[in-house]
Amino acid sequence: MNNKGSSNELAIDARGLTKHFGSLAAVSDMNLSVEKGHIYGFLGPNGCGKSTSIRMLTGLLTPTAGSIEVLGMSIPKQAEALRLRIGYMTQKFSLYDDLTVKENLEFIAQIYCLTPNESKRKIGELLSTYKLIKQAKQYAGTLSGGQKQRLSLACSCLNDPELLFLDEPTSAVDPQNRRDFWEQLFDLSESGTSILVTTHYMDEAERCHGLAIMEQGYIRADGSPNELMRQMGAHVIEVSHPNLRQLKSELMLNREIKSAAQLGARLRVLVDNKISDPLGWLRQIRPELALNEIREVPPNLEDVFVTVTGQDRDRDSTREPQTSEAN
Ligand SMILES: Nc1ncnc2c1ncn2[C@@H]1O[C@H](COP(=O)(O)OP(=O)(O)OP(=O)(O)O)[C@@H](O)[C@H]1O
Repeated sequence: MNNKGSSNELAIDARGLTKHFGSLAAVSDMNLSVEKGHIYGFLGPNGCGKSTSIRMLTGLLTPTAGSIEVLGMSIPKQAEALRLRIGYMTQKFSLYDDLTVKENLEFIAQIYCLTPNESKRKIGELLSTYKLIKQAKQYAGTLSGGQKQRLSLACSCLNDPELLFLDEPTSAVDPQNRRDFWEQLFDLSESGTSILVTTHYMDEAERCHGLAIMEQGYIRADGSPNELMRQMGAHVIEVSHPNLRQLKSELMLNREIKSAAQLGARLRVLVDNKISDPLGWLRQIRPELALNEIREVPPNLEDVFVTVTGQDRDRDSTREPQTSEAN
């Protein structure tokens, strides 16, 4: 067991973090505080700046502006020392296809200068934890997606990292492997490892202790999933109706409606919090809706995402131009 903190100290503290690539602002003025021992998620679409942020936080990329402290070290100045204390699982898993599972682990163990005994013990432990004993002699290039993911996580854990950076670790695996992977993350977190993980998946984001919702290089909202849902600024109403497609496009003409998404036989409608009685208001604008066709339900993280990012692409196509300004 390594010396992992359990107090409320910060594993990551970044202020005003900014990265420009030419005229493109990939990350803008990011403030980030990740508590030690927490699983912190970056949730956002492709290209919103998640990987760029991780690369700055690990010292691989120099910020255009801002300050970074990771595990109490100033980055990028102390990046070399930091590398011994963190693990980084990249999107591509970074495995050597023509080495076996065991050889991949042995190679990384050499990079971390583990003694032969330490290396043997640690590799045995990781092969067992990540269910790779049977594949130990198999070439990494021939592993399934889930096995590659587990090997990649095992490689990231060889140095007993205090902090793990995981860049979209589950995008290439099936739902069962995703669930198992998250169980492994919770085990790591329980043993004191801090984790920063990027994801596109709402259900994964919901499992994090803390979360930043990113869009176009900005953090649009952050907090625990529950905090974010409490502070969402919209009521969620589920509507059942025979003609949901038409109802949806008509509802979207109202400014008070932030989004309407069809979920099977229901429409999930986000009504601005400024409306104090959303059910009454909805029946006022759509008197044909019967009371048993509408009900208020608790928000989920996807509702938060839509609200804070203004990602209501449907509105643009259904709304009159004069009322289509972004929120
Ligand atoms: N080295 C680079 N040179 C120029 N532009 C870059 C570079 N690295 C990233 N970008 C751009 O910065 C933006 C953010 O990219 P980034 O990889 O951080 O996004 P992401 O949120 O991780 O996306 P994804 O989920 O697809 O991995 C993108 O527009 C990308 O093209």
